[in-house]
Amino acid sequence: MSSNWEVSTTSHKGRYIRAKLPLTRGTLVLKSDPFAYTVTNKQKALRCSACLKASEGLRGCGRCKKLYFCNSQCQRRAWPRHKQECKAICASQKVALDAMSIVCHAVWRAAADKKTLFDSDFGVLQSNRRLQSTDDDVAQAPTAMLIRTYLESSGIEASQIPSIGDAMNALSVIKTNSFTILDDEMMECGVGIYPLASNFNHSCDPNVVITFNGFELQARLIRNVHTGDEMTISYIDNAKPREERRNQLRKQYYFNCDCSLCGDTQMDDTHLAFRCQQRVGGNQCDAMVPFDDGKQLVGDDALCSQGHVQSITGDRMNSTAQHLDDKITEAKSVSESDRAIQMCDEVMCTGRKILFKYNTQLTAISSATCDIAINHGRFDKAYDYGMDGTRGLYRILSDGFDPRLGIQEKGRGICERGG
Ligand SMILES: C[S@@+](CC[C@H](N)C(=O)[O-])C[C@H]1O[C@@H](n2cnc3c(N)ncnc32)[C@H](O)[C@@H]1O
Repeated sequence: MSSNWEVSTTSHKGRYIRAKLPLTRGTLVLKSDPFAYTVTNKQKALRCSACLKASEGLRGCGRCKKLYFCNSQCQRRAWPRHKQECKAICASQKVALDAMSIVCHAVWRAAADKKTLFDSDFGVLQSNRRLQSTDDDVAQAPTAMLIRTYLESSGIEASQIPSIGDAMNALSVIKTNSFTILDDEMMECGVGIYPLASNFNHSCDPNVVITFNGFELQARLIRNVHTGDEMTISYIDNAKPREERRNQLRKQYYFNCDCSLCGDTQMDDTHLAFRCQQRVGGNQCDAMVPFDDGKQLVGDDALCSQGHVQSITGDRMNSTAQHLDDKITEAKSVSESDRAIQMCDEVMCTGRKILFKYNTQLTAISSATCDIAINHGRFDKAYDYGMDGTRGLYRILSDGFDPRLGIQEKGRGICERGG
């Protein structure tokens, strides 16, 4: 697979991956097991710590009793990477939080290879610590100290335990390079370090997507590439509006994105646009009322892309749209099915009326109401709500080759079958 591509460097972006020959979309360009990985803290009681699969019949580790496994086979397979963790958990009676856990797993993995952390494959990964604010650096110090205590109680040699400074560097490496491991439904289940895949740079309009089979990372092309083309992935949710994406990239990865999507303000208009409020031939016009200069205000005389004058102000549209998120939060906590569905109906009715079909928020409320309806066993409603997601934004991102679209289509299939 790596004969298809090579790692190269530029002064602007550092290392990057480029195609050595023309490749077609769908090509699996990289398959990789993690250097280190961990189940997320939120999921640790629901999933096997070895294979990351969710299961109802999990068995707790007989010693630490805090992590779970599918069966004795998974437990045996996990033992080489769980044994030090098990000692540390027994000593502290706590499972480490995600960032700390992945650093510790990386140290144990390096130790198993008879190396220190920064002499191992982990050591080649980019750290952005020097770009971190002093506040961020100071905030990391207590975790770095806890990492040392945890590692000391895990029984590895003192020479393999990183200093406080190195533990802080390791936390910065994690911030820039860790991958969130997703299951088949794209639910977060783990965090992993995959040094080869860390050579992918970011684009909000990528040509590669990452998916997981258990903890194995798979990178596939979603567009054709020519010889020499850079292969990129999206580090963030690229369905978010431009400013939100760019802020997250600056905060977590310390760069200003100059990808084609960030340069395309028209696309951003569609992410944030409202729907025309005029009726044409008995139906509501489908055209977009564009995002206005970052203020999301459309005046009384703003026009839709078909030239219709708008009668509702942008302020009113905006406050109605904000109210939809509160309604969803409320609907999630309602246990009575008819009431929850009634609330979802109201949210979708208003959302469809005021939000343009490619608006990020319409995609989000469509997914959320679909999930709520599935939880209440109302597959007819879930199908109806989910339609807006599948017709919407994910269709135009990544030329329609977006894994989220696949998940939505699968959900629609399940709803059609009635569960
Ligand atoms: C996971 S690393 C990617 C590989 C990295 N270029 C290297 O040399 O190791 C993430 C870092 O790469 C750089 N990077 C990734 N995508 C970029 C982009 N589109 N523009 C500028 N820098 C980027 C940033 O410094 C970011 O923090």
